[in-house]
Amino acid sequence: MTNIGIVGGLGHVGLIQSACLAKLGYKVIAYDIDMEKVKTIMKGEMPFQEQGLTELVTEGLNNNTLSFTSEISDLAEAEIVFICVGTPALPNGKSDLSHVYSAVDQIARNRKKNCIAAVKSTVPIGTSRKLTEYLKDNNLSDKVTMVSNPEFLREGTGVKDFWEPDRIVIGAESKEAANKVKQLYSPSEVPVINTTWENSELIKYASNAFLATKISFINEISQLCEDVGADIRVISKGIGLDPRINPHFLQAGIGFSGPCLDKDLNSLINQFKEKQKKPLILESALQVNEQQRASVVEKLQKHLENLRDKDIAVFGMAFKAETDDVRSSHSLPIIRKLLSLGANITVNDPWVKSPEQGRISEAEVAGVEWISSPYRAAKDKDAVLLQTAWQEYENLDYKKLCAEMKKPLVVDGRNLFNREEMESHGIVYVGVGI
Ligand SMILES: NC(=O)c1ccc[n+]([C@@H]2O[C@H](COP(=O)([O-])OP(=O)(O)OC[C@H]3O[C@@H](n4cnc5c(N)ncnc54)[C@H](O)[C@@H]3O)[C@@H](O)[C@H]2O)c1
Ligand SMILES: O=c1ccn([C@@H]2O[C@H](COP(=O)(O)OP(=O)(O)O[C@H]3O[C@H](CO)[C@@H](O)[C@H](O)[C@H]3O)[C@@H](O)[C@H]2O)c(=O)[nH]1
Repeated sequence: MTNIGIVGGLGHVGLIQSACLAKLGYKVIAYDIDMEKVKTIMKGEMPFQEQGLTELVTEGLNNNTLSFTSEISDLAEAEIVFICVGTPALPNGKSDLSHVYSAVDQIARNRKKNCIAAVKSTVPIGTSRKLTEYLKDNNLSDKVTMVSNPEFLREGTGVKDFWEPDRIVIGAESKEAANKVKQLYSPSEVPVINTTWENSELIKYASNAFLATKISFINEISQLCEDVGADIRVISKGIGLDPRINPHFLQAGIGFSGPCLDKDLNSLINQFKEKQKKPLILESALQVNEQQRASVVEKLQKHLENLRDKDIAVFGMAFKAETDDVRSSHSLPIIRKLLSLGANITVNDPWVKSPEQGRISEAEVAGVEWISSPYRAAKDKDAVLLQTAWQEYENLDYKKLCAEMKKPLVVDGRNLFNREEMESHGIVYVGVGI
């Protein structure tokens, strides 16, 4: 069985990749630069929550197919090394590739024999080629062969997405290296796109940009719905039944957030501009998204007139349900805006119960109260603003919720609640495009 190394092995992509490949029987060594995360997992605690992952990690550790390390040299025997490090946005919107370069450099310098470095991190088009040149310039090209193998998992369903991917994309110059990566995933019967580095890298950006644009499209239509008495949920259903459109990613709301769509859209926009091209659709998708986020605060202002000294409960810190990931969630900018307008903020989230759990600095949420029951969070509030579509919120007892509130106003940023039922309990319900 092939020995596999994972760099960034304790991140969202890296840990899922590590645990699932270990389940397939490979010997996987997951390396991460963050010693605290390595210590955490060795104590049996997970660095983040993801459905089905704890069981897989435990199984891998018990079967000795999975191990963790903070020493890159432990990857010296791995035949394929997956690079899963972060590629965060720099202040100018470009991708910070320092972790990727450092990973490739460290892999190469800690090896005697050649290995394949398969990049799962989302990297700008041309990165695999530039990394190959970098290896050549540093006399390391005999140590590492670059392959692009982008990741398409969604947080919350990451493990399921590993077992049931829509496609596997492999970009390579070496056919042999591409085949080795492909064989790893067999007996998966999903379509495999064997292609160039550049195509592979652009497929990832184009996928995320398309998804983001689809969300912004439906959100733009939702804005008109509010003025003409139409219901965006019915419009989504009506257009989504056309297989050319399909029903996915047509949920209107306060827009896309999280660590990927916004970052990758910004990076792609920058890549267009570097080539003196105008990314008109992409820029519009971003603008609509910002407008959607601002619109929930405007709705609160419209109904409460002035937000100074108003008490508002924000339901949901995570960027979406079934994750404790708060990175680039809309919750933080919305809370900051509400605080700047003089409101008092209480937050509730089923999984993120404190700034520490959300890995948010205390300073960022200074003055915000964290309450672990949604009913208690709503107590004596002028409004509830729903940011994350957690099922726990959908299942709330609306009568009880209404009884707790000072003013029964609910701004539903995800169209999650049942409007008719809420209104039957006397709640003033404000959705998005309904
Ligand atoms: N999160 C997702 O759902 C998702 C899905 C598809 C693609 N991606 C892409 O995958 C990449 C990783 O995303 P993520 O969400 O897993 O990030 P993450 O921040 O959760 O994980 C990255 C990990 O890499 C580690 N790391 C950083 N530099 C390192 C180095 N030099 N050596 C070893 N470890 C190092 C960090 O400590 C961290 O644990 C990004 O490019 C992202 O755009 C993410
Ligand atoms: O109809 C929809 C669908 C999603 N969202 C929002 O869009 C954001 C992103 O959601 P989703 O795409 O499900 O989550 P991610 O885990 O960010 O996954 C995206 O980003 C990953 C990282 O690149 C890719 O691998 C995935 O394929 C891509 O879906 C969240 O705020 C959702 O609430 C909507 O507003 N309406």
